[in-house]
Amino acid sequence: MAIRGVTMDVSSDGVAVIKFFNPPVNALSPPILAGLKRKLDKAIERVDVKAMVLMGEGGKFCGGFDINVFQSIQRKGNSAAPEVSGGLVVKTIEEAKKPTVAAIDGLALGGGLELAMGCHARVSTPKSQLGLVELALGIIPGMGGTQRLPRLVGISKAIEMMLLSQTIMSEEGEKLGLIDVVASSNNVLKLAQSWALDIAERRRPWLSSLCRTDRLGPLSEAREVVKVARLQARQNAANMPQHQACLDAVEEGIVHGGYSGILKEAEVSNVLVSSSTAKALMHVFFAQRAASKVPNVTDIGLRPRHVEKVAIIGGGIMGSGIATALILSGISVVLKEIDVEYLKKGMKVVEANLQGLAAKGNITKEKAERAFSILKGVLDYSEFRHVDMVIEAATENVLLKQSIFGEIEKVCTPHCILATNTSTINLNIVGRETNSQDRIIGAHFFSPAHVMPLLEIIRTERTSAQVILDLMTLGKMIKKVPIVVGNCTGFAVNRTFFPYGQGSHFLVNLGVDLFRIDKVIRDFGLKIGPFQLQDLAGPGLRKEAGKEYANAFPDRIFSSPLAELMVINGRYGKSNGKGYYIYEKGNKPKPDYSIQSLIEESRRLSNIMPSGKPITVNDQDIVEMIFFPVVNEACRVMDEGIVVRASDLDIASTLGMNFPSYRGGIVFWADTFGSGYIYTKLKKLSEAYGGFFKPCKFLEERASRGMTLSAPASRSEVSRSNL
Ligand SMILES: C[C@H](O)CC(=O)SCCNC(=O)CCNC(=O)[C@H](O)C(C)(C)COP(=O)(O)OP(=O)(O)OC[C@H]1O[C@@H](n2cnc3c(N)ncnc32)[C@H](O)[C@@H]1OP(=O)(O)O
Repeated sequence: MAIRGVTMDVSSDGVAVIKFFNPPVNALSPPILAGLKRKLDKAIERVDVKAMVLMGEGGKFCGGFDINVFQSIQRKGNSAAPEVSGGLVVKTIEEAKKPTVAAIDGLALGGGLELAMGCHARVSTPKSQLGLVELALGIIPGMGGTQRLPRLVGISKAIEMMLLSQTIMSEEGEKLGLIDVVASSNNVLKLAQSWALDIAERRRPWLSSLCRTDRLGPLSEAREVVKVARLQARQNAANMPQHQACLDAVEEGIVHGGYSGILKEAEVSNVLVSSSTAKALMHVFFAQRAASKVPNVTDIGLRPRHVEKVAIIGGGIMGSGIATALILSGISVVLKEIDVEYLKKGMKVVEANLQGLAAKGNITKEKAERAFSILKGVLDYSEFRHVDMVIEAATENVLLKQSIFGEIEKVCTPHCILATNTSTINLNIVGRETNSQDRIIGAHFFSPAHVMPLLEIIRTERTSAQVILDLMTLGKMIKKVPIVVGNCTGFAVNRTFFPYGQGSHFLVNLGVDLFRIDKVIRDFGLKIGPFQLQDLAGPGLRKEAGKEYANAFPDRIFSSPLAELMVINGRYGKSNGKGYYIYEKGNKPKPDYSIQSLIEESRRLSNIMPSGKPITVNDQDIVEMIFFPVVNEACRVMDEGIVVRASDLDIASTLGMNFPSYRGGIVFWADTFGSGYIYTKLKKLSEAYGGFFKPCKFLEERASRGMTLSAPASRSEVSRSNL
C-alpha cells in the first residue's frame, strides 16, 4: 500500500517517475509540495536521469491545492502559507534542463491542472476531469494557471473555463491542445515515460507553456475578449471580486508577457485568499461535504440498499419534476395520477422538462428519449408491489396525505420506503394512521425538482437509519445534495425561511416600497426578490403553508392583508400572468405599479405604520429587517436540534433558497455580524413592532455569552436536541 508522501523511482532508460500520494484526492498540501520539490531537485541533479514523469497515486492525479491551508491562512495570516509554494514547484519543473511529462489519471483540478500545465507535455486517461475551478472558491488560479491555460487553449476558452469554474473531459482537452495524448489507464504511465524520453532526446518538441504565444492571437482581439468578459462578469458575478481579478491577471499577461502575468496573479491571489468571499465559499465547500456525514446513520457500518424503481403519487409540478430527476439517472418511475387527464398532463410536463434540458444542451436528445422510456403512467396501485420507494407528491392536504399513506402501506412490500414530498406538514401527522413509522421519511425536493440541487431528508424519531441512508444514497445518485433534518412544521428550510416572505410583507405594511425591497434583496445576491418569488409560488401553496405556520408558531406570525387582497383581485402571480409583476411571454417580468391601491388598502388594514406614517429605512435596514428574523428562526431550528450542525443550514439556505453562496449561507453570514449585534437589533425592532421580531432564547444566550451562532451546542444543549 502506498504511503502518504512523494516517491521517486528511476527506470533503466533514465526516466524518474515521481509519484505523490495524499488521499482522498492527492491535494497539494505543504508536505506534498515540499516532497515534490525535493524529488524534482534530486532528479534534476542525478546524472542517470534524463527526464521526469509526474503522477498522482490512487487513480487521481490531483484535486488541487489543499483548501484547508487557505482556511488556516484566513485564520492565522500568511504565516500558515507553505514554505514551498506551488508556484515554485511549477517553476522548478518548467525551467529545468530536463523535461517533465504529467501522467494524468481521473482528475486534474485547480493547482493539480496548474502543476500539469507546468510540465512539458500531458498524457491523460480517457474521461479525466480537467479544470481551473478556483473561482468557485473565491480565489483565482495561483500557480500560473491564469497565464498557462490561455497559452494552451486560447484566450476565449481559457476565460470561459476559469470564470465558470468549468471542467472538461480529457478528450475535449486533447482537441483544445491542453492534453497531448489520451491513453488508457494501463498505458498512461508507459506512454508518459516514452514521451518524456522523446522530448529529452529531441524527437518531440520541448514546449514550455508560459513561453508560448501561438494561441494568444493578435493583441487587439485578445483585449476585446477580455473586455467583453469583464462586462459579462460585472452582470453575472456582481458581488464576486475574483472574476475581475482573474481577468486583470489574464490581461496583464497578454499585454506584458507571461512572467508579468504570474506576478500579477500572485499579487491578487494573496489579497483574495483572505477576502470575505473566499472565506464564505470555502466554508460552503467543506460544509457541503460535512452534510453527508450523519451521526448514527453514515458511521455505523450500514450498506445502502439499491433503489431501482420508484413510484410517485401526483403528477403536478413537483411530482413530474421529481420523476424527471429520477429517470435522468436511470431510475425507473411509475407515475400515478387520479384520472387520465391529470396523468396525460403530468407525463407531458416530464416530457417538456426533458426537452427543455436537451434544447439547452444539458443532455442529448437520445438521453432524453432513453429517460422517458423508463417512465410509466398509471391510474392504480397494481405496480406498487414492485417498487423500492414511493414518493407522495399530492397537494398539501393533511387528510389526503393520511389516506394515501394508509393505502400505500397496504399495497407496497414491507421493505418499501414510504416518502412524502410535503414541504411543511409534520411527518408524524402524515403517517399517523399507519404502522410503518420506521420507513416513513420526508423527501423534500425544491421546485423545479429536476434543477434545484437540494434534497431535504426529514427523519422522525422512528425513521430507521437504513431508510435514511437509502434515501441519502438515492439523492446522491440523482445528483442532489442531501441534508438530513429533524421533523417539525416546515422542517429546516421552509421553517427557517418562513419569516422571509412575512418580513417582506411587514416592511411593505410599514410603508416601504415593494419593488425597492425586491431590488435590495436582488442586489444582496438572491436571484429574485421575495415578492417575485411569491408570484412564482402562487397563492395556493402559500395559503396552505401559512395555515400550518400560524398553528405551529402563533407568537411570531405576520398575516399581511396584502396577500389576501392580491387573491381577491385575481392576482395569482406568474400562473395567470398577473401578480406583483406582469408576466408576458418573451418579456422579463415588469413591476405592476397599479397594485399601489392594494398596498395602500393593506397598510390601512394592518395599521402598523408608526403614527400612520411610512418608516424611513436605508438598504441595509431592509436586508436586516428581512433576514434577521430568518436568522432568529434558524437559531430555534439549531436549538431544537432539527439540523445536525449549523453549517447544514448554510447549505440548505444556499441550495434550497438561493441565499448567495458567496455570503456563506444564513448562519455563516449571521456570524459575520455577531450574535450580539443581531440580538440588539431584533430586540429594538420587537420593542417597536412586536413579536414578529422578538429574539429567541438561543440567540439571547449566545449574545450574552459572546458566542457565535455556529459554535457547536454545549452538552446541556445537546441533551435538548431531538436528533
Ligand atoms: C493554488 C491553486 O490555484 C489553488 C487551488 O488549487 S484551490 C483547489 C482547487 N480544487 C478544487 O476546488 C477541487 C475541490 N474538490 C472537488 O471538487 C471534489 O472534492 C473532487 C471533484 C476533487 C472529488 O469529488 P468527490 O469524489 O465527490 O469527493 P468529495 O467528497 O468532494 O471529496 C473527498 C474529500 O476530499 C476533500 N477534498 C477534495 N478536494 C480537496 C482539496 N483541494 N483540498 C482539501 N481537501 C479536498 C473533501 O473535503 C473531502 O473530504 P472529507 O472526505 O473529509 O469530507
